[in-house]
Amino acid sequence: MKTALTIAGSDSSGGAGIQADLKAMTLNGVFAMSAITALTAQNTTGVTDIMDVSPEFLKSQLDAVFTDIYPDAIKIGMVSDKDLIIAIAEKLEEYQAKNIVLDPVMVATSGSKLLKDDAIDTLKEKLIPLADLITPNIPEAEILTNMQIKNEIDMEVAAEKMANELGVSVLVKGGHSINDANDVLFEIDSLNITWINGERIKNENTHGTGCTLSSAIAANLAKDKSLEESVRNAKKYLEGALNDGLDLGKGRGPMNHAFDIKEAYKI
Ligand SMILES: Nc1ncnc2c1ncn2[C@@H]1O[C@H](COP(=O)(O)OP(=O)(O)OP(=O)(O)O)[C@@H](O)[C@H]1O
Ligand SMILES: Cc1ncc(CO)c(N)n1
Repeated sequence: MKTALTIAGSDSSGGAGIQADLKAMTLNGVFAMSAITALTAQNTTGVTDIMDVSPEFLKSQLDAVFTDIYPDAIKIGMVSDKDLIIAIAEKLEEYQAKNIVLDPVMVATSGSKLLKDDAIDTLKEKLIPLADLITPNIPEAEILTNMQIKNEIDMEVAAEKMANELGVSVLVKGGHSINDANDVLFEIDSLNITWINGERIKNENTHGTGCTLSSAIAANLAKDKSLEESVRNAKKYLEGALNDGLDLGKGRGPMNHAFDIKEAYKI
């Protein structure tokens, strides 16, 4: 069985963060492992508290995973602090990690801030260059490029700009800002730009869509799929989870990650 590791924050309400990642990886047919960067007290209406782990403890988790069950792919999510970002970069280099998908998580769907302002430069300088793919949403892409993104042409320009400046493939997600389901992929090796269009699903419950997508991409990369095929498969999985119409909680609720358990295991 192929293996994948998520390095991210815990969401106590189970719809985003580590909990979404483990479910999405499992339902995409790989063995899922985790290194936790922070605990959040969170539900569908917001984040009320955050407790970062220490850089030393994060490094211990990464040593434990890499020295035993080597991950075939890695997803990086919420990392709020620059010392934690540096700790991850050190360990990924030490263990020559591959197939790294980085979701530059800055703000939760509920509006809560998940990345300290002074950590953005460290993310750009130390961690993003180690990734194979980054998956910013529109507001995150605006911060990473210093440009305004108002339409699909802007999305293409931003994707290319980030790829050139940061040396990484880029998926800019249309999400709830510009279109609901069309994302643009810029591949750094081929310089190809490809629209990955999705079916727009009428569902307000989008808590954790970004976490779920990046984890499903990592799981597909672990299974040796190409980058484009991994993104297409991950979008199809996300559509299924959104389409299931789960409606939990008082805010933007979680999706049903286990909508098709039979498909994941070919039962
Ligand atoms: N209503 C929808 N129907 C179908 N796909 C959607 C819908 N809303 C978002 N998506 C898709 O979900 C994925 C995540 O995009 P989004 O822009 O929501 O990310 P995000 O803001 O990082 O997510 P998060 O809410 O977890 O922070 C993208 O592939 C986007 O196209
Ligand atoms: C822990 C965590 N990571 C990421 C997100 C982004 O959706 C969230 N809401 N919570």
